[in-house]
Amino acid sequence: MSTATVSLRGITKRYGNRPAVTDVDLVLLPGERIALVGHNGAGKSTLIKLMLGLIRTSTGQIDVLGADITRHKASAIRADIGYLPENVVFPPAMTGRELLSFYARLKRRDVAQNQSLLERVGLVDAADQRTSTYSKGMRQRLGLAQALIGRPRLLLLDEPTTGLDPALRRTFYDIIDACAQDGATVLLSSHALAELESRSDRIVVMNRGLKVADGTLADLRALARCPTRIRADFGTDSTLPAESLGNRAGWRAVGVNIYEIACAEPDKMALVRRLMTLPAQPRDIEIVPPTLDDIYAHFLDRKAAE
Ligand SMILES: Nc1ncnc2c1ncn2[C@@H]1O[C@H](COP(=O)(O)OP(=O)(O)OP(=O)(O)O)[C@@H](O)[C@H]1O
Repeated sequence: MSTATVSLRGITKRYGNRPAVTDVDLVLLPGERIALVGHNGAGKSTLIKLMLGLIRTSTGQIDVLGADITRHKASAIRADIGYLPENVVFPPAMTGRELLSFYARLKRRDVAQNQSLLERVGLVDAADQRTSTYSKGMRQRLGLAQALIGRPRLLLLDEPTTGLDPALRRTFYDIIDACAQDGATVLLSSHALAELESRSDRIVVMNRGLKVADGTLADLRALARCPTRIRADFGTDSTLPAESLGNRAGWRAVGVNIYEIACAEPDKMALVRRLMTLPAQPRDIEIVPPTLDDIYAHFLDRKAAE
């Protein structure tokens, strides 16, 4: 069994009387890519700051990399953590290379490694320019390089891909995947749910300070029982008799001779088989499983209803 990189037990954090995070249990393992999702103010950044030892819990215990971060010297543990804050601000007069050297010295790491980090994030050509001349994407790349100093065993990335173009997002995720394959635990908070589907091993949903879901996408799909959509396209030259599709009960026209139905996952194949026995056969069938957005909405709605 692997030893947890992070273990949160009964964590509550209040600011004054207002809880930001309430009674959260969470265990993160080596090599896992965890997506931490939730609306604005759900408590994502608070959880990340608690793991970094930047703020203290009101109650509960946090072990990070084998030590209780509230009791041990947080700065010693932080040398093994890579952190990319939500809003990265760099001293404008420093160059990218100078900035990485500064952080490497803070973390007591070999400055010579920085060249390969600059190469990894594609910033070699701009390394000797001041950060004030950097675009948003370049600043995020420098922020990621900074977080990767010293091959951290835990990477905490707070909304790292916000505002990045699709190509740069892919690069980001490729680097993150490589870190996880290398055994690092990667926790990434985001609002960009769709892109996280294939890029995370586990999804933790926060809502108003409460952890409302935690599992693989398949786990959450099974729990949420969100419907799968089946879309059948009968082509413009075929005529579809009214009695086909069971008099179209439950089917919705979404185009010329294109119909869609929402069904429970276990009923999916029976429906597809029935479609294939119709006199007017569809020329195309599309099966759309629930997206992370659908599942996320389900967990938030359920909590609101309680
Ligand atoms: N320093 C602070 N003082 C008082 N309240 C705070 C402080 N930091 C956060 N909060 C409150 O705690 C709650 C959780 O905030 P947090 O920043 O953790 O949410 P988040 O999920 O990261 O949101 P976002 O997606 O907007 O970044 C919010 O209600 C916020 O107003």
